[in-house]
Amino acid sequence: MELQLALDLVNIPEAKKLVKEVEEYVDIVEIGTPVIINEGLRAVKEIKQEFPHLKVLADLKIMDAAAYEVMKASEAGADIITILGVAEDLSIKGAVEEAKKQGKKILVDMIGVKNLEERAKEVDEFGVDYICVHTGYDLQAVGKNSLEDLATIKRVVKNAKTAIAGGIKLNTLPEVIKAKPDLIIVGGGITGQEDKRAAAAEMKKMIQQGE
Ligand SMILES: O=C([C@H](O)CO)[C@H](O)[C@H](O)COP(=O)(O)O
Repeated sequence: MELQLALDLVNIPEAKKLVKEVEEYVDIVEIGTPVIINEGLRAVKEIKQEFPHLKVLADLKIMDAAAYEVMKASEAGADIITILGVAEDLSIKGAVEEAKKQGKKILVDMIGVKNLEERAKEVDEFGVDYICVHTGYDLQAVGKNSLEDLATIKRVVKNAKTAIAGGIKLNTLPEVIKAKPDLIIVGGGITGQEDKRAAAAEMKKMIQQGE
């Protein structure tokens, strides 16, 4: 199980400072959608340049023009790029093809997918690298989480790795670990803590113990 740090509500200098604090404990650094909206792919480029030993995920949540956007994120240094599960089949296939050309990986974010089981089976057959269940901020606010959705995709996904994101905190991490996703994505559960390094260290320890 890998741990991904999601950076959403920071600018580039703040992102660098945060990664420095926790770099020993995370496997992947996500440059979140809000950061890319504010700072552009420059944020991906600068983080990859400063932390070349870490994998960097560009959370573009691609919906269209997939091959082009995967190419641009790859050029900026992203190792993993996200596309939405609700995107057209052709877009997801295009993203996979371009990522393969560039030696990169594709994570499909299933946020907002209604026919989760059926769609997870389909995107798994397109050759994507990760399939991620995700409770976005707006549903977190009404008390939702993605544990049931994780169980659903774990039943049907045969090739891709599984991932989970959305509101995971230290107190909810044990049940997430028990469900055994390949990748656990944590934003506010680390970035919102007073001692971010301690939170990341504790999470990494719990994940290693759960393996
Ligand atoms: O993808 C995310 C969200 O849509 C904003 O871009 C977050 O990175 C993801 O939800 C993880 O963050 P937390 O929910 O704060 O753990």
